[in-house]
Amino acid sequence: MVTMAYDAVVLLSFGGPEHPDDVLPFLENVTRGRGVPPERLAEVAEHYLHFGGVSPINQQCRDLLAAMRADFAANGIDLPIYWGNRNWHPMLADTVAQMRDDGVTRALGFATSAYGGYSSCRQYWEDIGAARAAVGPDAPVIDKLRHFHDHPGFVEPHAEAVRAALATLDPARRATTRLVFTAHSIPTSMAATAGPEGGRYEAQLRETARLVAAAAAPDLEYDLVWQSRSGPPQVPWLEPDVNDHLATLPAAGVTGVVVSPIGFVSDHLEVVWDLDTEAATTAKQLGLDFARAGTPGVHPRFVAMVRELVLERLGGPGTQRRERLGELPIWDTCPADCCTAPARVRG
Ligand SMILES: CC1=C(CCC(=O)O)c2cc3nc(cc4[nH]c(cc5[nH]c(cc1n2)c(C)c5CCC(=O)O)c(CCC(=O)O)c4C)C(CCC(=O)O)=C3C
Ligand SMILES: [Fe+2]
Repeated sequence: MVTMAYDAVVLLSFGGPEHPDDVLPFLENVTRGRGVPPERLAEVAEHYLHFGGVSPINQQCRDLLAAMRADFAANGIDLPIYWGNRNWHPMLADTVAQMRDDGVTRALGFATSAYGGYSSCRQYWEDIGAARAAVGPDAPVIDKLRHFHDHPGFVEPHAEAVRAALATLDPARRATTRLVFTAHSIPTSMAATAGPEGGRYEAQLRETARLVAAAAAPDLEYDLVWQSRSGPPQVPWLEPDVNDHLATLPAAGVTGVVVSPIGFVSDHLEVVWDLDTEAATTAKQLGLDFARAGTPGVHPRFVAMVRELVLERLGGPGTQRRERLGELPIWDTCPADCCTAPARVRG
């Protein structure tokens, strides 16, 4: 039995509306002070209302929680697992209050984002700080688990999904099929401050794209492009957008695409709307075959990864090996000045 330096685990996520009346207050929480224009907000509200005002993300978190509890129990890890969100109920501050009431003193946080950067990493540290401050001096300490962009438990489920998506396309046209990896676009100023030397969000995504492509279809060419751009039009964000990129492919002799959202861990609204609806329509108009690869979700290898990340931090013999496939530097605790929000994005 390992010595438990921690007495709980907490799943940290983005949160999403679960009723039409939740949509506007949720969007206000996401965009407060961030200068997102009202036209963009109205457009995104429409995407949510198209799905009855219910984002899939909260149910995906509940499914992941259930899978984590089963996996931890099956592997003899006796830690309670909590869940708290940044932007919608269950809000992290309420969860941290519950943890305090239950006597938790020191927890490990697993965020549903693999990468560095302000939205993906630093903002989760800020969420923890704000929730603890709201609860008061007896709030439990929460240490966030490391980035996992190159963990085999993240790379392998993505690669398996790319293989499955490819298998739905005409094998006679495989040689002219392109793998198109996507991640959430961010302002270029935010990309510049990601990680200790900057540029880490993009660098990690390039590493993940390389690892997934090599594992899934080393014979095919691949690209990394961006989706779900927000913000005012005059602020530069990472480009090209996936739709603009698809438009360049027919002239390059490409007949079909497998679109793989390696920027995400589940098929939440930005995947089902921006890819399955918008990018799929773009591909159809261009005459490109289209298949969207799935995300890890509750894939057993992904769930096992969460356990392995926890074990890395529990201490004791054989628990400290970092499973990983890439070469970029990895650390447990982010330096305080890493991934800070650029002033213009903070608003
Ligand atoms: C890097 C990144 C991730 C991946 C990392 C992670 O997962 O944490 C991510 C995930 C997500 N983003 C999501 C939803 C939204 N993101 C928005 C706005 C923004 N995202 C940004 C970045 C990211 N976002 C940024 C820089 C903004 C501009 C405002 C700001 O500076 O913060 C807006 C506002 C409206 C709009 O889109 O303009 C919404 C509604 C959902 C939930 C989907 C669902 O409900 O199923 C998820 C998982
Ligand atoms: Fe977002």
